[in-house]
Amino acid sequence: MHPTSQLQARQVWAKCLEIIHKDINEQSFKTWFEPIVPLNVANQTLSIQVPSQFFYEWLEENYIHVLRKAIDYTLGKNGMLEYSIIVDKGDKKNPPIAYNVPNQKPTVPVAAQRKPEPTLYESPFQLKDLDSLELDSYLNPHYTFDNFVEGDCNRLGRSAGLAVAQRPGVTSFNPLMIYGSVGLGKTHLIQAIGNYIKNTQTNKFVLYVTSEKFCNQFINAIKNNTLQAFSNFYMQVDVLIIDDVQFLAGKERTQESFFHIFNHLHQSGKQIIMSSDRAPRELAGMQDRLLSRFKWGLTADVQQPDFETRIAILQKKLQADGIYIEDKVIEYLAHSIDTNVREMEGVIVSLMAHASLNRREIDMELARTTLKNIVVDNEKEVTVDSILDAVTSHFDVNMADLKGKSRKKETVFPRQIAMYLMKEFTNLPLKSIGYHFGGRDHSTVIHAVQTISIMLETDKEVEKTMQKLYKYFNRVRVKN
Ligand SMILES: Nc1ncnc2c1ncn2[C@@H]1O[C@H](COP(=O)(O)OP(=O)(O)OP(=O)(O)O)[C@@H](O)[C@H]1O
Repeated sequence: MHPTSQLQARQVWAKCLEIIHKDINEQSFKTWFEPIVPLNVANQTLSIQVPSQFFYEWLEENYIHVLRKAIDYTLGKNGMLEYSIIVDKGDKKNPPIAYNVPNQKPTVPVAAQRKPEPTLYESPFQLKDLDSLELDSYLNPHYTFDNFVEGDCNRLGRSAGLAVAQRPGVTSFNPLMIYGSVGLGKTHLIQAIGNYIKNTQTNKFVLYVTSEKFCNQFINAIKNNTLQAFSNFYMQVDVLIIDDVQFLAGKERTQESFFHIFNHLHQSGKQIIMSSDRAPRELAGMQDRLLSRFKWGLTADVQQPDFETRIAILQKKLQADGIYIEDKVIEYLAHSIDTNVREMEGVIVSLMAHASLNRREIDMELARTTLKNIVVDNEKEVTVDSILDAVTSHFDVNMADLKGKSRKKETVFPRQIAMYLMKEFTNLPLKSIGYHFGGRDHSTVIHAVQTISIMLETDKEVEKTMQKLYKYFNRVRVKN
């Protein structure tokens, strides 16, 4: 690319931004225009790079008029805008699509210009095909260390993975076994190792295979009488990555075959990396000799990410999609989805879809509505009794004291909290809330609610207590 045209592009785009900024609100500007990178300008055509296809479609649908206006102003009526889309968060770009904003649509749909998914290599043990096929193509190039967020939940696995990636077959982490429950990043991590090796040591034959696929290949090899070729093929691999080994459980003959391949590779200093949904000691139906080999190297677990890691993961994913969401909303999402990372990704996708369909920004209200379907199933109905139960049990006060006349501090505070919760969660009038506390009048309830509201603003401990109480009802408390 010519440096002058790049400089010009930046200047033209800066002018466009100035114009656009005047026409739209701050948040929309931040979300949809700041992530755009001007690439070059030539023949009255400005090329810009956008982070995703979703992003491109959104611009098309919502901001075409402001873009047209800006292009008219900077490049004239015949000015064109050319989009280049980063494919799936990776660094490969689609060929740019040129069209005249806004009338002429791209003649080739954007999706059609994407690089097709690599086809799986169905019969890897046909040795004649070895040279002609991209054998490690089932590694997803988007699974990298760079976009794998580190936290206490995965630190050991990640560092061991990186060590293995830098020196495959040489460290004592052989085999490396990553285990943990669904959607916590096992596949991402083991594929990141494969991608790293593939990119840094191009002479190495890296093979990623799921255990299910391995089993099917084995069965086909039996059927076709090609067992020897099957084993020989696997024995040539430099780095064998095998996902979901728990799938081998109970499959005696497949395990037998895997055992021989494993031994051969290990003895030849080749690297073996595995993942499993449970720890080796819990892998019932697996031969002992295989299990003991699994423990030769390093076994590391991945756990559910804690709150801070969830925030970091959400931020990374949003950033990769070029989406801007307020911190408050990210915090709400991180509080609400604490099951696994796949679910978090699912929520982001649904949020983007809702935002796109309803033509609006992703704000707190949209996040709440979108999550409702997911969270609502878990939410318990909050009643006067459930509040009284939660408060008495949390503060360890008895019910009679809570409802009675006591003015002791240990009772007054929980009582005020209970009143506050009733105001928050029920539709009861203040008078009825007072009724549940020995017939106190509505001004006492107002005072309690005000006192707790102020404390929530000023005292972190009270805020923490309130968050814990919300959990009694499977609710997430979001600070305003
Ligand atoms: N620490 C992380 N940082 C960034 N993305 C993550 C992280 N952990 C998981 N993910 C993402 O979450 C999704 C699910 O992860 P992955 O498929 O690796 O889970 P898994 O543990 O292999 O699940 P399963 O047992 O169901 O196969 C992937 O898109 C992955 O990129």
